[in-house]
Amino acid sequence: VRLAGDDFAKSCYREPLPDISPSSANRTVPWDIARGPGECCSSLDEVRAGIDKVDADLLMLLSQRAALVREATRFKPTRSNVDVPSRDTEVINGAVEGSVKVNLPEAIARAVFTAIINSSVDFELCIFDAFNGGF
Ligand SMILES: C=C(O[C@@H]1C=C(C(=O)O)C=C[C@H]1O)C(=O)O
Repeated sequence: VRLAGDDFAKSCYREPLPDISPSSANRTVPWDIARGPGECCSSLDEVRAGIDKVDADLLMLLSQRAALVREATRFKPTRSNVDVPSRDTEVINGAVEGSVKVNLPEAIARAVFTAIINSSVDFELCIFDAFNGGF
């Protein structure tokens, strides 16, 4: 998935980032807009430990979301009611709009929520078929 179109330097945070040294030695983080509450780190190992913790939290949240998606199946009369494109668009657009407030690159919000919706619809179809014989 190409997240940022043709000009990565300009599009990741909707504005150009400052230049940084081509060497990784003594490279600081010069762009305040890229800083967030998760920023910590004085080594790549420390960065990765932070990523692993966030990933564990994401897994838990995705599990809670999947359980709710599974419940939605109970309120769908037929298989053709499972996917609701207008709601899919609302969820994805809501995530893209919300990404600005939390300083998440919009392209990540769009790509991740599109994948969440697509996999959730497949999961819901699977649940529907398992319990209803797929009529
Ligand atoms: C959960 C629902 O079912 C589907 C899954 C959605 C989701 O994962 O958010 C949204 C719409 C539907 O395509 C729903 O109808 O709300």
